Amino acid sequence: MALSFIKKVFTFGKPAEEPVPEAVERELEPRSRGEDLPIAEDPVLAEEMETAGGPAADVVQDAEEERDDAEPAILPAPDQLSDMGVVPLSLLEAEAEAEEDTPPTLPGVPPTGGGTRSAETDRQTIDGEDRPAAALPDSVDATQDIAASFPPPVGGMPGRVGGEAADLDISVETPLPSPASMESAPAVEPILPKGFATGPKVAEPEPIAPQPKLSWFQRLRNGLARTSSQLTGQIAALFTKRKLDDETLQDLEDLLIQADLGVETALRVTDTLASERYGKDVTGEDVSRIMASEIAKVLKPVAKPLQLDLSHKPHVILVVGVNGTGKTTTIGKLAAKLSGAGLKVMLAAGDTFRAAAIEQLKIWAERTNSEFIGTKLGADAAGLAYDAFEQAKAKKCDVLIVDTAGRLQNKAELMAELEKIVRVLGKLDPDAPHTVLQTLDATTGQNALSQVEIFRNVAGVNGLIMTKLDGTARGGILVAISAKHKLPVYFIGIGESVDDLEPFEAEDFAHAIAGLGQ
Ligand SMILES: Nc1nc2c(ncn2[C@@H]2O[C@H](COP(=O)(O)OP(=O)(O)OP(=O)(O)O)[C@@H](O)[C@H]2O)c(=O)[nH]1
Repeated sequence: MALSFIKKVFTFGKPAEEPVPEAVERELEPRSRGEDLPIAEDPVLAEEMETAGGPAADVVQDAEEERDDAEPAILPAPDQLSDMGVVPLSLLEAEAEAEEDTPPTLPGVPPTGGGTRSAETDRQTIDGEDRPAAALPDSVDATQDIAASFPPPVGGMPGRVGGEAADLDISVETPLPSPASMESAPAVEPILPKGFATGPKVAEPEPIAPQPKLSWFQRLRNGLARTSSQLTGQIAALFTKRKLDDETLQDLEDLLIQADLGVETALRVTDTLASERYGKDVTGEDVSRIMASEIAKVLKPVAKPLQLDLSHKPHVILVVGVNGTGKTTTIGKLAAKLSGAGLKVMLAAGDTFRAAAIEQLKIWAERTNSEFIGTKLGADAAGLAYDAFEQAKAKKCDVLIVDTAGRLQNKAELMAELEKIVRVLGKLDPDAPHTVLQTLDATTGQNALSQVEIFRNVAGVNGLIMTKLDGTARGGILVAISAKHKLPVYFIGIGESVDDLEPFEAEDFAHAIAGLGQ
């Protein structure tokens, strides 16, 4: 590197006018920036450089001109040169050649080719921390020996460097790690610049231990826990250290009616209790057992299986009810049971009023491997029901389940639309729809009684499914509805998932609502 400068100071008989080779000029540039010159053997020059941090370009030029004008120097013998602290040119040339052969060493980058990389040369110190050096670039262009004198960008990102060489593009192609090596490489914590800190580590969640599978009765009891605890809590409070008399019987009757069980069932319980225990001490548990027994008697006649007449091909089930009572969800759960049993099911999105309902039913159809038929939002629901029936016949489906838009029982226009759907289905088969199911939301309490009344008259409801018995304190309404309407209750729902619908069992329900075991 220093050779050209020395050549000019010690001309060694070469003509002073000889043009400076381009490479030599480029090598001179760092000096003009005041960088250390690697020669300081000439005491005069060394002093100049020491005081000025290296000669300025003009000083160098002046020195050159002075020497050009001067007589050729009488050179000392080579051995004398070394005595004077001057290295002979032959030796310098040899050194320079060796230097040219040696590839430039980038800060933080081990030398390329030829040399052997050692663990030591592959390391660099950043912020006092010893770290592996940046990855060795495969291709480095001619600008690199200059650019490389600047520290590599943090993180080893290829790109432009800052400082004086900011206008130099470094085409360093850092090879990307292969996906396989990324997978196998252990996660490396990023090293943040000073003044930054990583946030507190989020603790890994404890693995959730698998829950033991509950029986349907346990789940029913859990679902009805609010209803039963409210009921039994009030009964226990009523019968604490009290004999059974007219007053306690009246209080019990009021309590049972308030719990939505209905007047009829409340009277059954108080009559039975009076006949068995009048004038005696009675505990809350005594009352609960009698209550469970009387409720079961009311429910047994309505707890029936949904009968499918598969000679119809398809057996048509129309599902009706007030908005949000769980029609679409219940259809999905029923479809899962039927198709799981090997029946061919078609679901018809007759709720043309709510876009989400159409999509919801379609998803249920996909999940349950059922056929699906839908139409656009706002289309005639009766027309869709007719098309669905025809298609289900053509496809030899066992069961066709038709969803309908939710409607309040007091909206005459919407109830008339429902009548039309029933009429249209009857054109293809006078017995269709073969089952008209009404979904009832247990949380609505007493209002469910009038819902059944009106839907029964308009759409010929001939079976019920009560949903949302989970988490409500009003589960007693099912008893009141059963006592009043005596319509079959086929299934009950205690949750939103596919497994949360089960056939209605009178004894189980009666025990669960009374807070007793099975
Ligand atoms: N907790 C609980 N939620 C239920 C049950 N059945 C249905 N749901 C939820 O009740 C909400 C309404 O259910 P849908 O099936 O959309 O009711 P829908 O009668 O079709 O509603 P509309 O189309 O508006 O008339 C949904 O969030 C269901 O997940 C159940 O048994 N328990």
